[in-house]
Amino acid sequence: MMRLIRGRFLSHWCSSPIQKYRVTVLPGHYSRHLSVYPSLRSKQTPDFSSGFTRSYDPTQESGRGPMFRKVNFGVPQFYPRDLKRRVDEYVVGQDRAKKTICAAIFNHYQNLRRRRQHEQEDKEKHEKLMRQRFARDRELSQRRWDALPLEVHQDEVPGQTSSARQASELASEASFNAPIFKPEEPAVAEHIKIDKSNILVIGPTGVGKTYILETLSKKIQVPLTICDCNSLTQAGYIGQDVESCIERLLIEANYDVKAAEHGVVVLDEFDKLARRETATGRDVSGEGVQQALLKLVEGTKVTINVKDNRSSRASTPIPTNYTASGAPTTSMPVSSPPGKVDQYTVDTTNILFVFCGAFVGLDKIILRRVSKPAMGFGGDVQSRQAGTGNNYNLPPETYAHLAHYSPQSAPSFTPMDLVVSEDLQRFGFIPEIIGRLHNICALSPLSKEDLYRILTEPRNSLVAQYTALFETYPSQLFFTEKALSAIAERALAAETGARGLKMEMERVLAEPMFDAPTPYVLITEACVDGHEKAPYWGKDGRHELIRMMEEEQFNPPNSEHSLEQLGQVDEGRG
Ligand SMILES: Nc1ncnc2c1ncn2[C@@H]1O[C@H](COP(=O)(O)OP(=O)(O)OP(=O)(O)O)[C@@H](O)[C@H]1O
Repeated sequence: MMRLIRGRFLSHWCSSPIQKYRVTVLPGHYSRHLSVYPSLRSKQTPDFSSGFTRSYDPTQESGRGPMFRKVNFGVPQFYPRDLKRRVDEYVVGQDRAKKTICAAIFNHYQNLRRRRQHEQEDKEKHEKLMRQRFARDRELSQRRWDALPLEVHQDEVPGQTSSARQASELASEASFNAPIFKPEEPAVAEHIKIDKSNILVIGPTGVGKTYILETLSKKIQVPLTICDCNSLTQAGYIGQDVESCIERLLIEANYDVKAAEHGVVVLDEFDKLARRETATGRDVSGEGVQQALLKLVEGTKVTINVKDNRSSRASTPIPTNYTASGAPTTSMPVSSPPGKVDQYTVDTTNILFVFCGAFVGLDKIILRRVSKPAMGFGGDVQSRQAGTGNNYNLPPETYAHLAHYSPQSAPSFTPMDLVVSEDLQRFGFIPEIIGRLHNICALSPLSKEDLYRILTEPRNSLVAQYTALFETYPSQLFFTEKALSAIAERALAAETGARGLKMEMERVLAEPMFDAPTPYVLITEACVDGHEKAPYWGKDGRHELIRMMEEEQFNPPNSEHSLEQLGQVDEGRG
């Protein structure tokens, strides 16, 4: 009696998964099943692809480890402006690049959403067709049975071959008379296929090319991997093959092949693949890699072998997927005993490729092209005093035909914005790979104001980072506004973008870090310039600190370290 109650309770509680996935839950065995699929307890998991919650699907459980499980890959419910707003919290400036990248990533995932919808529709149509066929078969057998004379019904005892033969004769006659079955709709409809749009991101070093993508990857919850092109070589040579970036994407997707097939691969330092003259005449880490990338970017099937040493893997049932037409998919790992190799096949057709690079020297190639005398402003090209890695100014009207141009945004445009495929060919790229870069966006060098903002504004700003670090000593770290301005100025002169800020901070804070713990530390302009040592005080040095801050007119608006706050912090601690 007790077992019966448990069994009834379970079939009601887990009705959805049982019906959908034919999970047989026998009375008395439910606890074992629930430990295999613990999420059955919660019944539903969020599904970003539809915007609704969906039933837990055990067949999607293709990951390799509980610590590295991501089932929620899907389309974000964000429009490009929402994505940009998120990126704005971390990345300062670069508005045009942010807009282009956010819109491109959004479009990529709208396509993914569309494809998933179509797959779902195809699946439903296929199921409908199967149901109709099943109903037809059942009806036919019923008709055959009804067509038999009454004595055959009564004689229907196993072993009576005469009546069985008679029945089959009658059945074939009945099936001959049956109406011909026609499916209402074709099993799989034709859909318009929207091709992906790969992106090329150009900009001087340390201006946020990779940082924008890293920040986006956290928001979109899709597998995104950043690979360094420096280590890539042509197949057969020492170094990594281009397929290694797909392997990394697969790892990022927790070995979920379907998720990886819609992921994003960022190829950083792409400019290092430019053609070079070599003594042997073979450029295996430049043009050779470009050639190898062609198929990968266009769409090919990459086979990845993964050695599996886990013993539990052998006992875990591997789910089988089928396409709408009923054929098994090739993208499932081949089952193997522990210690053997799992094989994954990833189709790269729908993987979005983002190429990033500083392209040092490309601006000169562009300038040489645009400043021909026929263009009328050859003489106007000036050397730029302030700016990192990109030292030329062109008249604002040169950029007037570009997207996102406005007279207010004109100063942020650089010759890199004028890049065309001809320039990239001159730089050392083959036309075939350039043809696969559909979207080119340039980042501008960071100005002194941008660098100052990077120090203080983003969520993870350097000032916030070092203040938090000093609090662990424990020490309270303060900067005057002029000191921050001096740090930004020195970083600008270093021409290494925002990376220069970190270098400056380390230099300025080296001594206070060594002398820790000191209750109050103040960084002044003279400290940054190297004229004075950073002053620090003991617990009773608060008034001296405030006096010195006032001397340097420290009180940046909205600063976390304003005088009022200093008072609050001290009151709180006291
Ligand atoms: N616009 C920015 N806003 C905030 N922080 C930035 C910005 N640009 C760069 N940074 C900081 O500088 C670091 C380096 O930036 P990033 O990795 O994006 O450089 P990059 O443009 O890809 O340069 P490289 O071509 O040398 O790789 C980031 O981790 C970030 O902390």
